[in-house]
Amino acid sequence: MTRQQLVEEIRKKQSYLCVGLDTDITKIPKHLLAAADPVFEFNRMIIDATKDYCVSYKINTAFYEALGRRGWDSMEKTVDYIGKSHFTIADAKRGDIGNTSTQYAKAFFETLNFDAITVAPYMGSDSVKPFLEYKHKWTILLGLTSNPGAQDFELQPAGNGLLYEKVLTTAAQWGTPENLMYVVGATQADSFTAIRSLTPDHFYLVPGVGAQGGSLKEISAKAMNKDVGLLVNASRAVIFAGNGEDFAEKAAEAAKTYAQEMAGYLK
Ligand SMILES: O=c1ccn([C@@H]2O[C@H](COP(=O)(O)O)[C@@H](O)[C@H]2O)c(=O)[nH]1
Repeated sequence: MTRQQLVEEIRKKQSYLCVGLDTDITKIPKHLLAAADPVFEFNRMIIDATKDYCVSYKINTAFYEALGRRGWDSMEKTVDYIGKSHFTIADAKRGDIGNTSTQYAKAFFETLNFDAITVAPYMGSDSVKPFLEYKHKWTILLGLTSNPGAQDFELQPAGNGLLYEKVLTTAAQWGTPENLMYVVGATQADSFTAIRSLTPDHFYLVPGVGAQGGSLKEISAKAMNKDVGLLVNASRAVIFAGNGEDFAEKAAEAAKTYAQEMAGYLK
C-alpha cells in the first residue's frame, strides 16, 4: 500500500487505528479452542467485527512463532484473510547482516505479503536497506519504544542529542517518508513534539495506548501532521475487551470508541 493510499484510507474512515492481533492462545475465549485453528478463528471474528473502525492490523509474530508451524499457518491465513483492504504490519522486529535481512524481507514481503515490517536499527544501514529496497513496502524502524527499557539505550546521550534522535535522523537518509516509518511509543508523549520537529513528514506507528496507558489525545495533539502521520496501535485493549461468547462485539465496541475519538481529532 502506498502512502497516498494509506492517507486516503485514513481520511475515508476518519480513523488512524491499527488493531494489534497479539493473539495469545491462553487468553482467547474457551469456546474457540474446539475449532480446527482457534487462533485464526479468533482473528477472523475480530477482523470481521473491527474492520470498519481501523485502517491497519498489526500481527505481533511472537504470539504465532511461539506455537511453531501451527502458529505460522495461522499467521499466513490471517494475512491472507485481511488481504489488501487494510495496511498489514508484521511486528517482527528483525534486522541482521545484509544477506540475512534480505531473507527476512523476502519472508515477510513476498512469502507472507505484509505491507510493512518492524525492524531494529541497532545493526545499522546494511541491516535495514534490504527491507527498504522493496517497492510499495514499508520498513518501520524502532525509534523511541514504549517500554521502561527505552531509558537504557534509546534515551541515553549520543553526540549532541539522544541515541534515538540519532536513529531517526540517520535513518531518514536511508529511506523516504514513502517507505520508512518509525515506532514511537505512546508512553513517550513528552518527547513527541521534539520527534515531530526532527521528522516532520514521516508516519509513526504508535503502540502503547490502552493497556500501557498512553494518551491518544496527547499524541494526536503533538504529532499529527498534514497527512495525519499516525497509526495508533491498540492490541489487548481491543482484542481482549471481552472474553465470553460476545468477545467480537466487545472488540468492535472498543475499536469504535477509539475511532470516534480519532475522528474528533481529525476535524
Ligand atoms: O515500543 C513498542 C514497540 C512495539 N510494541 C508492541 O505493540 C503492541 C502493544 O500491545 P498493547 O496490548 O496495546 O499494549 C505489542 O505487540 C507490543 O509488542 C510496543 O508495545 N511498544
